Amino acid sequence: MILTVTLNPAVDHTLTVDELPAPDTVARTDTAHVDPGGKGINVSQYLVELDTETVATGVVGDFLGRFVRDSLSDDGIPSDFVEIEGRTRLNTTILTDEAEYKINHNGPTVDSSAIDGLLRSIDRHDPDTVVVGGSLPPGLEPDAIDRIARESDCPTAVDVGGDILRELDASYALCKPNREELAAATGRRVESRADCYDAIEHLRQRGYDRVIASLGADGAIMATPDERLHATALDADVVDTVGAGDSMLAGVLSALDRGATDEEALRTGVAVASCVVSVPGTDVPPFGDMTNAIDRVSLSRRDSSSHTTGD
Ligand SMILES: Nc1ncnc2c1ncn2[C@@H]1O[C@H](COP(=O)(O)OP(=O)(O)OP(=O)(O)O)[C@@H](O)[C@H]1O
Ligand SMILES: O=P(O)(O)OC[C@@]1(O)O[C@H](CO)[C@@H](O)[C@@H]1O
Repeated sequence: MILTVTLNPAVDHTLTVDELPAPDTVARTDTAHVDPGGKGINVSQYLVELDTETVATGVVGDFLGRFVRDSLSDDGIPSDFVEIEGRTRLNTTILTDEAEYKINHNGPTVDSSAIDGLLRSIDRHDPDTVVVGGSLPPGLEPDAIDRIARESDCPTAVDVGGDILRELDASYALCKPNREELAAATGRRVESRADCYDAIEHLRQRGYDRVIASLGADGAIMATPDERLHATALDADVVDTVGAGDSMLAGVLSALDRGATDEEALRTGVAVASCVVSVPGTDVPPFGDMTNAIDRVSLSRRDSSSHTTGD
């Protein structure tokens, strides 16, 4: 079972307008979605749709926290949250014909004692893998994630910002940076694919056993102790990319949980993400039979003796 930890959950509010309002004017819309969110929670939602056993944990509070808890329960997503006094945040995405705007609140202040409650919850569920996803709320530092990794009795994966990746120092089974996070985590320029491979290798040497770098429309790279693979993204009618990375991680973890090879896991992640970019916000589309999409993901293997330029 895959247990997710979201230290800073959110209610995701997604609004669609023709264009952003001019200053001091009001835009009106008929199209608004409200979804429970935060990266770990999203991973759990996608895992359930992929028929993989999961429990979503994290820290929630007040009426927006209740919304997260109740929505997950209504959607059949098992959860076990620690309740705090502060209020779970509201994150806003505005979609126009031209662009996607996202404003994330920093979240409520969380005392480090919340981690004790989370560790008890992890212990109760006895997972095979723990996934920590998303930002840290005020009051928590990266060492809270290191503590979860060290004190959970199973491998830990992280999908956190580059500034946090840079500071973690426990051992991690997997991390999933995007291009900007790779650059922030390593302090390197990450533009070409060769830059990505270099930065990924740097992270692997820092204690991340598998690194999966999601590169938006350029697909994704997976590096393990044995191989380095690049998968191209599938063509998709993109509505927005909110949740794309989370769904890719869910696809990879779900496949690895079934005993798939790294290659199949990467293909699955990319195929799942291509479905998710075609729906608004963090809506969970029906994945159905993914075999066809998984087969269409084209993959190339990088020779371990390759130079660090070109590619
Ligand atoms: N324009 C696109 N077309 C097709 N697939 C895409 C596109 N953008 C993203 N994807 C798919 O989604 C995956 C994850 O995207 P991305 O790298 O943008 O994640 P992310 O930055 O972590 O996203 P988020 O933080 O919003 O969840 C990519 O590896 C790719 O497979
Ligand atoms: O502020 P964070 O924790 O970095 O990211 C939170 C968030 O943007 O990530 C998810 C999409 O990946 C959304 O559900 C949520 O609003």
